Amino acid sequence: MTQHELAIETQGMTRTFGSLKAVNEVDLAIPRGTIYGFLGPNGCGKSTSIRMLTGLLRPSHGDIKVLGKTLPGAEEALRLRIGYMTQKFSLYDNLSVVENLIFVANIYGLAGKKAKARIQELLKLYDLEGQETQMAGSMSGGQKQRLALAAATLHKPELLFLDEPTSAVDPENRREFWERLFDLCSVGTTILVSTHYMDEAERCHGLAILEQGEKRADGSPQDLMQQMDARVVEVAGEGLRALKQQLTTEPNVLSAAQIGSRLRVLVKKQIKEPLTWLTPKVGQRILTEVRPSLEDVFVTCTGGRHVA
Ligand SMILES: Nc1ncnc2c1ncn2[C@@H]1O[C@H](COP(=O)(O)OP(=O)(O)OP(=O)(O)O)[C@@H](O)[C@H]1O
Repeated sequence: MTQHELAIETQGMTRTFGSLKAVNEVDLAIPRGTIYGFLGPNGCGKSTSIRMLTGLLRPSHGDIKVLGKTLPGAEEALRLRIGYMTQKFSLYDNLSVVENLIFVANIYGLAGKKAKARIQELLKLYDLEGQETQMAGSMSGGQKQRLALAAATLHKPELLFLDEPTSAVDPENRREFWERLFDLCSVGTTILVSTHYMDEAERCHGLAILEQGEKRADGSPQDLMQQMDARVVEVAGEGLRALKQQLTTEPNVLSAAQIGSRLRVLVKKQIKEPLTWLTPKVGQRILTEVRPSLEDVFVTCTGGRHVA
C-alpha cells in the first residue's frame, strides 16, 4: 500500500511517563476510508496513542505520519484536517446547543452565513432540531454524544479520532451512533475509534488489540478470529463452577468462562484434538467445538489475563 493510501502510519511509536511505558513500540498502517479500532482494557495506552496521533502529545520516540504529514511538526497543518472527540464531554454545559456549535465553528475559522448553514446541516443530520436553545448540560447522554460528534465533524475532517465515544450511552444509542460512523466512512472519512467493547470492535474494518502499551494483534476481526492461537470448546452439564476451577489449572487451557449454562473453554492450538483431549477431564458433560468470537481472540492475545 502506498503512503497516500494510508491515513496513519507509525513505526515504533512510544511514549513513556517516568518509568512507565504507556505506549511501547507500536507500528500501525491504517488505510484511508476505513474504520479502525483500538481495543483494550483501561490503561492499555489507547488515549495516549490517540493523543500522539492528533499531535497533542509528543512521542518519546518513533515515527508518526498522519495524512502524509510527519508528527511532531505538522500539528498546525493537520489541525483543520482532523477531528477529535475526547472520552469526556468536552463542550460547554452552560452554553446552548447552537452556542456550542458556533463556538467550535469560530475555532475552525468558520463564521457568518457559512457557519450558520453548516450548523443547520449538522442539527438536521444529528437529530438536534428543536433543541437549539437547550443547555448542553441538560441533555441526555445520547444527545450529548450526537452534539459532540456534530462538533468534531463540523469542519468536515478527513480523519476523525473518537476516544471511547460510547461509554456513556445505552445500547440503542450505540447502535445508532455506529450507523452514523458508517455514514461518515461512506463519504471517505477515516475513523480511528478506541473501545473496550467487543461488539464495537467487531464492527471495525481493522483493529489493534492493545495491552500494557503494546500491540498484541492487528487485522480485520474476521482474520483475527480465523488465525487465533486457540480452539474453543463449550461444555454443558452440571457442576460447571467446580469444572472451571479444575480446568483453569491445566497449562493448555487459556481460559474457562461461564456463559449461561455453558462453560466456554479456550484450549491452546498445540492440542490438535481438543474434544478428545478434554473428554476424560469433563466426565459425563457434553462437549461442542464452536467458532471463536472476538472476545476469544482478545483473551487469547492477552494470555487469559483479561476477561471482558
Ligand atoms: N500524563 C500522564 N502522566 C503519567 N502517566 C500517564 C499520563 N497519561 C497516561 N498515563 C498512564 O499511561 C497509561 C496508559 O493510559 P491511557 O490513558 O493511554 O490508557 P487508556 O487505554 O486510554 O485507558 P482509559 O480508557 O482508562 O483512559 C496508564 O497507566 C496511565 O496512568
